[in-house]
Amino acid sequence: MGVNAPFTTESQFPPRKYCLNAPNLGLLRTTINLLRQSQEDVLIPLIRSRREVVKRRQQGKTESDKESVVAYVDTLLDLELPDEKRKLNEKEMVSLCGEFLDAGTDTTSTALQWIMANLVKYPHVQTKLYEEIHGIVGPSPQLGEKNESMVMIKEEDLQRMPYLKSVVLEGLRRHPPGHFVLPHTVTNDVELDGYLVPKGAMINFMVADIGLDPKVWDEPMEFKPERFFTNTISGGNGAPDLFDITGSREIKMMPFGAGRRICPAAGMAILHLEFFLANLVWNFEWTAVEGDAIDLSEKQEFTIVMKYPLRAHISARGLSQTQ
Ligand code: HEM
Repeated sequence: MGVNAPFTTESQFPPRKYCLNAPNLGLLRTTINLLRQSQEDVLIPLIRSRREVVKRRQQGKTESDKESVVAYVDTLLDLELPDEKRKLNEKEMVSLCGEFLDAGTDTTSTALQWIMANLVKYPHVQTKLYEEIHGIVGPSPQLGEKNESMVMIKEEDLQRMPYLKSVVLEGLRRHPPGHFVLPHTVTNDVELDGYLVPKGAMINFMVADIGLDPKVWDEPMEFKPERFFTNTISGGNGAPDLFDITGSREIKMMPFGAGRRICPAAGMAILHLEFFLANLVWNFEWTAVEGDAIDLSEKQEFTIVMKYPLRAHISARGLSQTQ
């Protein structure tokens, strides 16, 4: 897809490409940045083309199966504000879509960078993860492998990789991309530990500190994915599926928030992290650049990013193996 072409028509950026997953959101946001166009310039044509799709769907005249898939924008087009009894205008829709672009890209890519940094810093974790992946899907693909389905780890395989899941959870505990959730407002007076939190007060939660509480986590500053294996049923496969990331049973960490306003994409974000991580480690060995220790200092941007972004040597594992 050429970046010089303005994506203003349906044919250049067909609505079916505008589905809600992190790679597509990332592509759209990168496009906006590259074209130095405002979100409004890029998003309004997309919203209008979706309006047409919704109309066709309502009339039972969808042009392809893909048009019957409901996109996020379609739900905004349908929405009526109950108090004001009106539909959203285009600017409001742009703002909501923009929120998705921001919320859905930096968060996942930041989390992935932190996790990769820890795998480079602690090679024994990377080795253990690679051994798990190798045990499930076999040797890394040879360089030049043409058949894409053979060189990508599939979603169903990820479900059989408990250590992978633990590495992702440990990454989100140790380095949550957001150190706070979005600000919330209290809807009624609440008494908490003898303190009154009055109706209308703005509150937030110290997400990062919750995940580092030494009363809850043993050696909280260490990167130890094994800690998530303790939450398993004996006789199980060690899968940390039972760890309650939504906080509906108990809250030990809350990288996605908790309750009614929890990140709506938490499940998808974890799946994406598992997918990228598994494929990056299966295909490549990641090692430190000589003389460049991995520094885990933080810097506040839209999310909390690495102050010194990860630099690593990557070597294709498929070069040194025989199938
Ligand atoms: C590792 C990845 C991610 C993390 C750690 C994360 C974390 C969060 C957090 C902490 C919140 C605020 C919850 C609250 O205020 O209580 C949030 C909200 C939100 N997230 Fe995520 N998120 C991630 C990925 C994504 C992705 C991939 C998308 C979209 C595709 C997304 C969309 C949203 C949206 C729309 C909200 C606002 C929800 C609302 O206002 O009720 N997030 N996320």
